[in-house]
Amino acid sequence: MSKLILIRHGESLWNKLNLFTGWVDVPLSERGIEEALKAGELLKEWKIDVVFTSELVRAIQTAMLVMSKNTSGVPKIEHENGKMKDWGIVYGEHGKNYVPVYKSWHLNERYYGKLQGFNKDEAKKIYGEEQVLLWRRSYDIAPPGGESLKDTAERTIPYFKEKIIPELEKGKNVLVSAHGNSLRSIVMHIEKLTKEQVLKLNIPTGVPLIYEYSEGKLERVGYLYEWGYDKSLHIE
Ligand SMILES: O=C(O)[C@H](O)COP(=O)(O)O
Repeated sequence: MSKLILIRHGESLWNKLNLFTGWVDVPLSERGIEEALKAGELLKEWKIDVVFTSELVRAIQTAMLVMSKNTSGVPKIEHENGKMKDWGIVYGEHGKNYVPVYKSWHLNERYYGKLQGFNKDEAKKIYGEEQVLLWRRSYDIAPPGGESLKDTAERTIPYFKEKIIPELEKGKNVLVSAHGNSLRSIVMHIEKLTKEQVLKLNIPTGVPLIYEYSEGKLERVGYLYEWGYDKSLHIE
């Protein structure tokens, strides 16, 4: 039985400032680094065969900090094109002894459009709590000039089906390091959540969410904490 480990990046410098971030490429805060290292500690002994991250540095940092604690092998970013691909080839025996890391914009955070850079509380004052909640948590209402969760799913789900599921089918344990809303779209798909349920789905930063894959099905094990599993998604 293979395992799917989903992780939302640790707190970023803009999460800390309470700013809409989306595709703005800001790194982890010190607390975010600690969260990622803590997750790595919990997953230390787990065999991780392949890693997928978004193209944004906060998710890449999180994946790398988790892997820095892991005993499965050295993570190596597999660049797709040109010299980054050709000149990154390893010729010695260590050419086989690594954990491949694939980066893709398909896993990037929801594009927050005109809200990027705005303070979330300021936005509530200007547009009202209800409107801001709809932009942030609804399924098909897009923030101004940005992506709804439905739009986000149109790029995350094909990638999930075409790149991530085949690795699970091969019996590999997969780590996916991504974002609040790109992961909400993936969890919505896996769990077949309704629009009403996804409105309440919030994924905490830096906490591994574990699924087991067998015979084409993904079963939730739960969020992994030091004390054990929280089996609930807390959407009721
Ligand atoms: O892009 C952002 O601002 C955050 O990563 C997620 O935003 P949210 O809390 O509105 O889902």
